[in-house]
Amino acid sequence: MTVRAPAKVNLHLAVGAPEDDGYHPLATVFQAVGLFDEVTASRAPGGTFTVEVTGTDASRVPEDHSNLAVRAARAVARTAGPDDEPGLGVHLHIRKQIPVAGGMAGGSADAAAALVACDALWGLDLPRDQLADLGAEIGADVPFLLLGGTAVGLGHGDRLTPALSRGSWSWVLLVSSQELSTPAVYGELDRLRRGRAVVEPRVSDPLMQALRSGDPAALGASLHNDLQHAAVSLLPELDHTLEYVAAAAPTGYLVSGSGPTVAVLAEDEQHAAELAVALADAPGVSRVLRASAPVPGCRVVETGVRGAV
Ligand SMILES: C[C@](O)(CO)[C@H](O)COP(=O)(O)OP(=O)(O)OC[C@H]1O[C@@H](n2ccc(N)nc2=O)[C@H](O)[C@@H]1O
Ligand SMILES: Nc1ncnc2c1ncn2[C@@H]1O[C@H](COP(=O)(O)OP(=O)(O)OP(=O)(O)O)[C@@H](O)[C@H]1O
Repeated sequence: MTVRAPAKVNLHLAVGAPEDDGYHPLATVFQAVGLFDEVTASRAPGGTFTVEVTGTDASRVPEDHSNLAVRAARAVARTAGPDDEPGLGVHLHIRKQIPVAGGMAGGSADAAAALVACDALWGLDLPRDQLADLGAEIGADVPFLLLGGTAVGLGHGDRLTPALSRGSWSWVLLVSSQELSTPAVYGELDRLRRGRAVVEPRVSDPLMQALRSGDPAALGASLHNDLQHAAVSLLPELDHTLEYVAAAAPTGYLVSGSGPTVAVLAEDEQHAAELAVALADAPGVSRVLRASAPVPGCRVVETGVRGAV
């Protein structure tokens, strides 16, 4: 059972003051982009949960029970009920393309894919809402990777409403040679804001209008990320990357989520190809990728039964 899961970019990310549990209230607009991890789930003896990771930067992903995909598989098994659970086991094979610790929710994508793959492998047919609830326990981004498309995320980013978006957007993604820890970036934002009033996070009306209009210039002008400043503060080289990007006059750009991947918006596919060449030597960048968006959330792409995809 093979499931494909997309990466995400936050087109808008407004972050409020931390709550008692340390989490921050968000008003964000997610977009699923055409850059994918694949997770294949195969039957294993009851109680066995194993994972192997291949592909880009695979060595940076744990192959033990801390892997978010394994945590997702175990959560599905627990949900199956006391009668079924002891008999359920799985071997997961993750083929990674999404940058690791890059702010594009790679680990959450694998968790979301594992939820869908295990549900299908074990014939449980759990409702998507129930999979999303299980996913939210593993990571705030997981429910969006199940849904895909373009969506507003409130609460911890897990209360989702699909958003209207016209046409297809062309992105160039600058993968950093460094990584950033998501909790560290949120912590740095709190440190930078100390002593200042923090406004309630709100979704941006101009951004929602731009999405509906399909106009890349309007979308480019309304991209915003409250975490960008904190990401640059922790990784000052990121500022050099951003200056280099600005000089190439793209349609818009921002740090993706907690960074350090930089998402660059192009006018169209031709412009994206030109920008990808122009930005190939950007400082601090290890890989330049192109992706169209929005794309659907996690989908089964192969059932393992010949002809039954
Ligand atoms: C930066 C984003 O990617 C934007 O979509 C997400 O907010 C992070 O999503 P994620 O990595 O799936 O988040 P989780 O695995 O649930 O949390 C990782 C850490 O991020 C911080 N966190 C996350 C979400 C949120 N609303 N407030 C937070 O403060 C917390 O320190 C938490 O310990
Ligand atoms: N399946 C997985 N894929 C990637 N990382 C994983 C996975 N499982 C656990 N991890 C751990 O989680 C950490 C964060 O990885 P991830 O790629 O999800 O970061 P991220 O894309 O910045 O996250 P987000 O955008 O959701 O904040 C990694 O350093 C890695 O050790």
